[in-house]
Amino acid sequence: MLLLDVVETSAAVAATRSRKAKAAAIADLLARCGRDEVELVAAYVGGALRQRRTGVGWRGIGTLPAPAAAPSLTVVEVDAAFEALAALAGTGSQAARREAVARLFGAATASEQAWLRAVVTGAVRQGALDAVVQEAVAAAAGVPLAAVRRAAMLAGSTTAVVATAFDGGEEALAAVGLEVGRPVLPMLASSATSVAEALVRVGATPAAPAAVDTKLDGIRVQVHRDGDDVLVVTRSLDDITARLPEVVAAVRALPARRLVLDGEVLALDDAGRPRPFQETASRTAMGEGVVVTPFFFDVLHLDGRDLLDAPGAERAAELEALVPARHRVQRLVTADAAEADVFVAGVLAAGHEGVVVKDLAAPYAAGRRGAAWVKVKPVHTLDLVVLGVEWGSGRREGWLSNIHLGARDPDRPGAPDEFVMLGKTFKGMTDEILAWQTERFLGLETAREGHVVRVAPVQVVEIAFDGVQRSSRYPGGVALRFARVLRYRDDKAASEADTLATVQAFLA
Ligand SMILES: Nc1ncnc2c1ncn2[C@@H]1O[C@H](COP(=O)(O)OP(=O)(O)OP(=O)(O)O)[C@@H](O)[C@H]1O
Repeated sequence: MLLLDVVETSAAVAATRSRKAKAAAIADLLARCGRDEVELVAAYVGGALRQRRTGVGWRGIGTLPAPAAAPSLTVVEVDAAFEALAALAGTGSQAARREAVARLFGAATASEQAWLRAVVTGAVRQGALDAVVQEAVAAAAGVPLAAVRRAAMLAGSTTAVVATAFDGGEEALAAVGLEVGRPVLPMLASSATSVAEALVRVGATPAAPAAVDTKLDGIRVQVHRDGDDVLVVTRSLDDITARLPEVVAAVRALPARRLVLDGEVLALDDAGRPRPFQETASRTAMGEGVVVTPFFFDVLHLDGRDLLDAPGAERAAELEALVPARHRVQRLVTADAAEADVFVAGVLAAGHEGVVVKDLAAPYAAGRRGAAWVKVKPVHTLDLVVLGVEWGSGRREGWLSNIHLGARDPDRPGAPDEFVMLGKTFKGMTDEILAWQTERFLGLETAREGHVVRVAPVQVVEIAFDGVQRSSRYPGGVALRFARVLRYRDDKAASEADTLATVQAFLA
């Protein structure tokens, strides 16, 4: 199959607002593929490469060779080119890399070049499309959508189960299970405004109490151990094993040889209080000697036994027997709101974010934001998408500084994929953040208007704010008071950002 077929289908998918039409276009494309191409094409049409890292950044594709006049590149050739680039990435051979990039882009037509540039910089919108690709795979392979979804969550991605769906059908999809060493999508939490409400939502009663977990503001980690091999991945399943030797050591010290754990890593100060998130997140800080500690709150596999479908109470008992208290998240089991409130006060006083209330009868729902886990945070933050950024002045001359913040607006009739601007902020940015965002946003640039650089709406930023007020300045009719940057969220797709409705709810 030609890359152009994928590019044209991607354009058709972007041009229609109808989810049905999008899925039909992708299903048609998949039906036209060879069996050895379906996996690749499903990844490409979803805006992703098969290679997690290619070593090609926006700098490498700043100036491109002239486009080819006629299309000739096949998807298999493109994949081979990225595979070769990924292999070069570690070797530091700049010239070889430049040459390989020039060869690939030189063989691409103008529209193919634009598409390649967008996937390489991550500027193609992902996430929202993933669900549509799953629908398309189900339709083209003639299997139930639910079977595709379940297998994708356990295999860590839709792409990973496409060939299974086409070759083995429903039965093969049903046989996809948890595998030690292959990350599963993590279970997510819904949210409530009080612990009492959360306890009701998970159905806690004195006979069937719920778990009230300390909510740590660190980095989500999923750990796989197979003998001496340990793999540590983030919420978005990126491999961060090499950055977390402390976690590897702690896991190797556990008595089980094969296991999968879910938890959070956190940097602590000498008094055992959590340090600011930036220090947990920053690779440099870790290099400079900040020690991070893993805290686990779930176990999904233990020495040959899959625990995904076991009730929370059983998983908790296994976790307690396996992991020493110093590496476990603190938990209270109760159905009593007053008792839970006292626990929450202690958690907040210790410098943590809040709690996650969990239904102890529920299984581990990989990849889903179910009702079984409910988070309660007294301090609210929003995950917004950067729509544009302005060149700084004075001390910030030469840096991209003031960012334009947008919320998703899936309810807007006629334009469900649009983002609505809520305001701007240049507060809360460290020099490190300024340097990082200048490079990042130049790579996402789509247009320039005076001192404003417009960017593809893909980068999620977590924003703290003091309140929401009505405002006619922006199209959403609301503006944020004292918005400030807490951190960039590379583990979240724009499709997971907060919605205008969520922001408007703060008006009350
Ligand atoms: N004890 C815990 N149990 C479950 N999750 C926890 C716990 N402590 C911290 N977390 C973290 O809390 C996250 C959910 O809360 P929050 O909304 O603050 O984070 P988020 O990443 O912005 O949202 P989400 O992950 O729900 O999309 C989980 O993804 C996990 O990383």
